Amino acid sequence: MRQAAATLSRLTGILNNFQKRPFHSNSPAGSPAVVKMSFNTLGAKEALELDKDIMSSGGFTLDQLMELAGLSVSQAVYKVHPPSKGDRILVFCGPGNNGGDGLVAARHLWYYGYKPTVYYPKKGKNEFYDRLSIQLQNLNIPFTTDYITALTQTDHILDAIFGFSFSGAVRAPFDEVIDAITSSSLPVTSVDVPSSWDIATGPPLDGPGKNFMPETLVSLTAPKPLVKYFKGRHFLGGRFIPPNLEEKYGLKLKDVYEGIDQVTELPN
Ligand SMILES: NC(=O)C1=CN([C@@H]2O[C@H](COP(=O)(O)OP(=O)(O)OC[C@H]3O[C@@H](n4cnc5c(N)ncnc54)[C@H](OP(=O)(O)O)[C@@H]3O)[C@@H](O)[C@H]2O)[C@H](O)CC1
Ligand SMILES: [K+]
Repeated sequence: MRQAAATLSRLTGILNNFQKRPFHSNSPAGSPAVVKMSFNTLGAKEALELDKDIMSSGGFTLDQLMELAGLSVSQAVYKVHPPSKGDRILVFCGPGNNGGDGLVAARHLWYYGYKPTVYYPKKGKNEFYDRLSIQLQNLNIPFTTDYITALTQTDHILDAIFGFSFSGAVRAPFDEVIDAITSSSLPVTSVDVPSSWDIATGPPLDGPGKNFMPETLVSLTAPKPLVKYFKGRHFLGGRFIPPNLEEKYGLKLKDVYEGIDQVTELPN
């Protein structure tokens, strides 16, 4: 009883903390518009600025933030798909920091008892991507180039291909990768944004990503505007924003997380 009251009070807190802005979902013409709650979101520019602030005035390094982001993602995966429900996870990593979050998550998932396989076709330029890759190799986590076969040998997928710096139409090789992930119908957890979705306008109207709807999304730091098009389970992670930056970006996240959790599930 006490736990139910605490949960209710926490959810009320979340709703009060975030801006309440009703909007109409993209329901077909003629059908009743679904009014959903939306949260205070960060556009691509603001998210990038916040990242810079955390690293300058906040005193963090990028690999520290990436470690915490990847840890959050691994916890969300565990909550939705514990290894007892299938321990094989195929981790798709892109060339930017979103891909780095995926590499970190793969390491944590291995320690939780999963069997990750990594597809990482275009390595990021920063030297810490090399270090993250070595950490995975030391755990004998396989890197594959044959994602088509790997998709037939996995229970679920972690999408760490693109984050908030994605723009335009998906370029090779990721166009075919997104199509293959979508066609597989496997459950997908997306890191920060569903890869191929525009940060503001969501899924593309045509081409790769048109029918891509991950089962789970882990928004990092704050949801991005595209969440209004997302229909699955939605988590928030990235528990590292100091109060002065929470205030600057209107985030008020202090009471959102519970106990030692690095993620919290948001009402959708
Ligand atoms: N604040 C936090 O919580 C933290 C978030 N993190 C994660 O970082 C990403 C943002 O990382 P960033 O490196 O800025 O960008 P992306 O990972 O989104 O990748 C950008 C690269 O993707 C390529 N790209 C962009 N558009 C396309 C396209 N249309 N087709 C193909 N490829 C594309 C491009 O690479 P090129 O080599 O092709 O130029 C971009 O460089 C954020 O979302 C979080 O997941 C951090 O971990 C820190 C903490
Ligand atoms: K992603």
